[in-house]
Amino acid sequence: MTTVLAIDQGTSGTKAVVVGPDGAVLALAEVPVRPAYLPGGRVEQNPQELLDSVLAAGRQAVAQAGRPIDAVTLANQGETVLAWDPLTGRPLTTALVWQDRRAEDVCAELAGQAARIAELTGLVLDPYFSAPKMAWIRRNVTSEGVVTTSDTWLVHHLTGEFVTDAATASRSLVLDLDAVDWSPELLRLFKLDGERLPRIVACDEIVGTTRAFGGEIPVGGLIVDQQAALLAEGCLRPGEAKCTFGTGAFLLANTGERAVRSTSGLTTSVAWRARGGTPYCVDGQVYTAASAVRWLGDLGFIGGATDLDATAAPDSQGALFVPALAGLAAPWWRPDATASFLGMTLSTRPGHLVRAVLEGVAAQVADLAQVVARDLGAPLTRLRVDGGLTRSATLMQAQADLAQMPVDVYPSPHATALGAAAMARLAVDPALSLEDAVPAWTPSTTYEPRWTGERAAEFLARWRRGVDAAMDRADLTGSEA
Ligand SMILES: O=P(O)(O)OC[C@H](O)CO
Repeated sequence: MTTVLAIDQGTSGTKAVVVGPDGAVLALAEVPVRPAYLPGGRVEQNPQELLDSVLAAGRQAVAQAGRPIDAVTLANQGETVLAWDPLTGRPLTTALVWQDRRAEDVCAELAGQAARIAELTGLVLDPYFSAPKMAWIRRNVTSEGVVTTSDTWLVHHLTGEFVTDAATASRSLVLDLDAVDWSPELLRLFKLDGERLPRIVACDEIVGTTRAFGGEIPVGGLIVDQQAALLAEGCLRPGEAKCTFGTGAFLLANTGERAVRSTSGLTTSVAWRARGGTPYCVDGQVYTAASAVRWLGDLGFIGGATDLDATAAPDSQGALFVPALAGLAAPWWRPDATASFLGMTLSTRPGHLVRAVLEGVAAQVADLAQVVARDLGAPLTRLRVDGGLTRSATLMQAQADLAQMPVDVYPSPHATALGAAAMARLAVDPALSLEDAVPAWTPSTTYEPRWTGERAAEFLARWRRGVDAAMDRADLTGSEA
């Protein structure tokens, strides 16, 4: 009977949830963090702010719960990196967020090795992943200390250990995906071969203890955030898929125990390493979902995410949006692409543009669902969804319409934390099976497609032409630069 403090350290905030033995949420605390969006596609966070938010949210949630905590777990952003001093724990750089594009040059230099890198890692050579950003820090900022993903730094502060979990390590571009171990060949390619690297632990492992939240509490169940949501949503069998609508939107499908390489431009990662098994998943990414909504707010088009449904016009009146505000990921992999609105006239109003942004995000997810189906060799029949933006009925209906499948909304806004809590229960209780650790759920809402297949296909064809135009424009800008 395990009560878990599950901390979801995300891009836009840290959420701490105390989860009871049956998966019920007993307490919740949230501390927002705001990345700095800088020119040149740079996206940074203050590491100290991340750590402070973990401690503050965790302590608030524990105080609220008012009961003993048996385990602490952390879900992390995945590909956000920093350099730090392993003796003092002091950060030596800002944190380069996964959305940061500055390591494009590192990737461009390795372009000749892209196929070999993809074969070994299951990933695509892109600045999104952690190793290019680690290499960028080494070349441009400091050769001191260690350079790791943010989870390793946070867990070090909590426990004194130097670890990362297998799922997070698989987002790096320096992990041999089949061996689930650091690859000397890849480390050499990125010139990271002299680095001290964290020990790779299983997700269902206790890695140490912490006194940060009162008493001495075991820490374990470490997992990257998207995979934690995959687990929470019960995607335990090959072919089961979910999409989390957070800062970005991330579509993941379980592919079972074989690390099948995508033939369609998706990426393959470790879903989790637990109970002696290592299932894998394919994933596709929309880099800006809630980020695009926040951007709409910054521009004054909406007051905030809760205004979306009231502000979005019933249709976009022909306006179309390509949400490449931080480049394009799978299956295009164009970090240099930029976002665009198309199809505007003098009668276009903010409400049309808000609708276009929501449809643009939904179109990209629908496109990814088709690509995932190609890789799996079978169409997805339903899509499980979670994350803050699932509160927008407009977005969810557009998702069902464009993907042409029912969309099942996860009933809790805390899927990532609940997935990490399930992993922590496995870490604490060796007798528990994966199936028993994940509570069953029924959707809070199911959105059925209202558009005809023909209308959805026409929309997606027009939207893909918008994507092609965005890439052509990036080619043009690149050659002029
Ligand atoms: O911070 P989130 O929830 O948008 O998730 C970040 C992603 O996992 C980055 O790969």
